[in-house]
Amino acid sequence: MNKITVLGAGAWGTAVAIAVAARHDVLLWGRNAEQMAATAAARENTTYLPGQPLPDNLRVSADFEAALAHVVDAGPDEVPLLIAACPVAGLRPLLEQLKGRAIPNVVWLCKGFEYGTGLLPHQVVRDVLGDAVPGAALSGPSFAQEVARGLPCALAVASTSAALRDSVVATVHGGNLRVYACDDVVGVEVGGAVKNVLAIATGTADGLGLGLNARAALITRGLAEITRLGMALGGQAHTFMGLTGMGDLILTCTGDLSRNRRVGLALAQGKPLETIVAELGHVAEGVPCSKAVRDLAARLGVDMPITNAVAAVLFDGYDAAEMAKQLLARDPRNELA
Ligand SMILES: NC(=O)c1ccc[n+]([C@@H]2O[C@H](COP(=O)([O-])OP(=O)(O)OC[C@H]3O[C@@H](n4cnc5c(N)ncnc54)[C@H](O)[C@@H]3O)[C@@H](O)[C@H]2O)c1
Ligand SMILES: O=P(O)(O)OC[C@H](O)CO
Repeated sequence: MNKITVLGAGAWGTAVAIAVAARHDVLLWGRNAEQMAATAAARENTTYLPGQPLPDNLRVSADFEAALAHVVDAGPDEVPLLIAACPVAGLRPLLEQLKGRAIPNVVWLCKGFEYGTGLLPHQVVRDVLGDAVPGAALSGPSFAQEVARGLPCALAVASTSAALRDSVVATVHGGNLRVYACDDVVGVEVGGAVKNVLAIATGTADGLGLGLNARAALITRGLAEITRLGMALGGQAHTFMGLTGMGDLILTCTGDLSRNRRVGLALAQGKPLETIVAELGHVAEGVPCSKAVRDLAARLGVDMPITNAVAAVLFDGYDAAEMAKQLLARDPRNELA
């Protein structure tokens, strides 16, 4: 049994906390005291993960000091984990709160590029905490509702620290959760970030009734975009064929539990973005990420037509059906170029 603190009590932080509480001493921290009190009283996160009861041993708190003490005061034989479970936009502010503190490590679950800087999560971590704190990205095809229900799921943990990779596998792997280790942090993070943009594209195409052939084309050509950008940033080609690349892309583009896919389905109905985001009640990382990736790809000279089309619909007022026509009207090219 190890000590784990999960910082961030949205859908994913709550689901991960529920899953690992079956084998470990877990504290789930959320920044909203009222919501955390309600969660503790109901033994359920009715705001972000309704219908999933919390196990009796899972501690819930809005006290940041208590959340840190839970892992900082771990015994000598324990391998405590500090898990950051907020969206990309919240990562920097959350890490700022950890700066200068004696934390054992940090494992982040967010998927995206930081808007404004174009940084991947591991770069944000390095920016704020420096190199002294071992860090790891835990990613892969994983809907919170299914993980909370204990359904089977396979993830990958990426870190340049072999010791932290081993600790995350030793701690999180078990039951119906499989965790694979990987050292390609860039590849894992790029796959997790860009698949959200492609889920918006696929949801839009499905909502417009463009058919299953179009869906398969978007997923496959989307994987080509992920691979091109990922390799330009230093990722390894085979990572994009794994759980955090193709695996998560397939899940998010085809599964109706995906918030990003649901954004696309709503766009196809002509709903304004502000309404879609307000109705969702959760983060849809693909929305800000489409813009961040468009800017980054332009800077790097990487061709990402599907991503550009999503950003144009979301932010520049372009019509989704018209963008689909424009994608099809591009000059032919060699598939593997
Ligand atoms: N939901 C899933 O199935 C799932 C699965 C894998 C990965 N993820 C990724 O995990 C991240 C979080 O997703 P989610 O589903 O939990 O989102 P969510 O919208 O359900 O909840 C977001 C939570 O983050 C908290 N938060 C935001 N900024 C914060 C900050 N600065 N400090 C502390 N807490 C902060 C919010 O209060 C909220 O509780 C995203 O990057 C998402 O892509 C989600
Ligand atoms: O609901 P989404 O679209 O944020 O996707 C959730 C997870 O990232 C799927 O692996």
